[in-house]
Amino acid sequence: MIALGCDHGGYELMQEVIKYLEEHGLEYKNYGTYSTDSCDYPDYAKKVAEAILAGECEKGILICGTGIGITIAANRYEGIRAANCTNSFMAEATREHNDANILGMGARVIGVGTALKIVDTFLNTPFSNDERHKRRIAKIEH
Ligand SMILES: O=C(CO)[C@H](O)[C@H](O)COP(=O)(O)O
Repeated sequence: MIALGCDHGGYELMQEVIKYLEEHGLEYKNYGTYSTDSCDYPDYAKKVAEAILAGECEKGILICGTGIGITIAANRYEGIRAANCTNSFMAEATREHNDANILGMGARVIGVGTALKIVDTFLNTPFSNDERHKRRIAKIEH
C-alpha cells in the first residue's frame, strides 16, 4: 500500500501519479489534499509519515511545488527517510543506498513524464541490503 499526500502545488501532478498507480494495479491510500485550494504541506507530510510509521502503508509519495518543504516536514518523523528526487538516477540511488520510504517530488520543478519515470523507479528498486548502507542508515536512526 502506497500513501499519497500533496499540497495545492502538487495536486495536479498527483492526479497523474494516481492514474499511473491505477493503470499498474498498485494499491494506494490518498491522504489529500483533494483540490487546488491553498493548504499547508506539513499537514499532508504528517498524514503520510504517520501512515507509514503505523504500518498502514509501506511507502509514500509526497508532492508540493518544489518537493522541498513537504520532504523536510516528513523527515522530522523518526523512521522516515524522505528523498526529494528530480530524476530517476536519484530515485534508484535513494532506494538502493538510503532505503528511502518516501519519495518527494516538486510539481513546479519537473514534468509529468519525468515524474512518472521517477515513481516507477522508486517503487521498483529494492534496498541493496549492503552492509555499508545499513551501517549508515543505522547512524541516521540513532
Ligand atoms: O513548494 C512548496 C513547499 O516547499 C509549496 O508547494 C509552496 O511553498 C506553495 O506556495 P504557494 O502557497 O505560493 O502556492
